[in-house]
Amino acid sequence: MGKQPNLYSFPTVDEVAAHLRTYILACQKAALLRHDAFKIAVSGGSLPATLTKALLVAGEDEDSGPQFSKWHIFFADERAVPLDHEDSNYGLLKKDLLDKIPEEMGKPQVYPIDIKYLNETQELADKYQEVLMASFAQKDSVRLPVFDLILLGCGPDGHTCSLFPGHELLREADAWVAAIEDSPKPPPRRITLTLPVVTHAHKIAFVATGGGKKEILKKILEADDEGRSLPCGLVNEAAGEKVSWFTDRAAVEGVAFPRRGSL
Ligand SMILES: O=C1O[C@H](COP(=O)(O)O)[C@@H](O)[C@H](O)[C@H]1O
Repeated sequence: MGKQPNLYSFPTVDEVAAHLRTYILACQKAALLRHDAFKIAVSGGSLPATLTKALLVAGEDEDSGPQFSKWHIFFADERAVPLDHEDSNYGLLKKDLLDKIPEEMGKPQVYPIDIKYLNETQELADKYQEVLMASFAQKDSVRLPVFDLILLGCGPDGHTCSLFPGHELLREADAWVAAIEDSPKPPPRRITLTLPVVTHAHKIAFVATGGGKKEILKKILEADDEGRSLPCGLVNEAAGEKVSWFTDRAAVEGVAFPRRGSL
């Protein structure tokens, strides 16, 4: 690995959210300068609630806030369920964030899965890959999409997106979006961005809070043999300093990590 990921940890989840806001707005600014759009992928789980705390508050005077009308929101992973199902990552983001965005803040363009293909997981993944291609691959020569920012969670087993420890999908080198039929965490059928797509993004942020994440974060951030081989560890190894971890203190209690930063 080249340079190490950054670790930003704060006493409370509210402070995590406030600093995550600063970071996301810096990513937005860079993206708007690059191509007048902000293309991101978001995860499910505990992330959408923290995102809402981060984005739907009044910022500092000099902070012009999220320009949602320029945002293109894709999903880092999705479960093969209807969009209004309680397991749907889209459904969760809609309930926690999208439905709460005041009209005057603008409307993001959101890219959910195509529910016509719910019963055929590979087809669902292929169709989602086509959605990414339409947005990212204006030229045939594009090998991988480059998201401006990918926002990730870290499961207590070290999984991220729907990439699980020891799973063969961790070796997927060609597809942008892959199907998984045997997720160890329910529901079993899902689609996920692949590791090369995640690590190719301009910036990658993990958000992990709560004492329940302490043991796994110790392995991942201290990068012992097991930690380096976990999906989150593989992202750290491949993407290095492009990666930032946002945690509360409870999640990193006792973790020895050399590169703690301040935003
Ligand atoms: O199943 C999933 O879990 C991960 C981690 O969730 P968390 O609640 O531990 O933050 C999540 O990032 C992923 O999108 C989701 O499908």
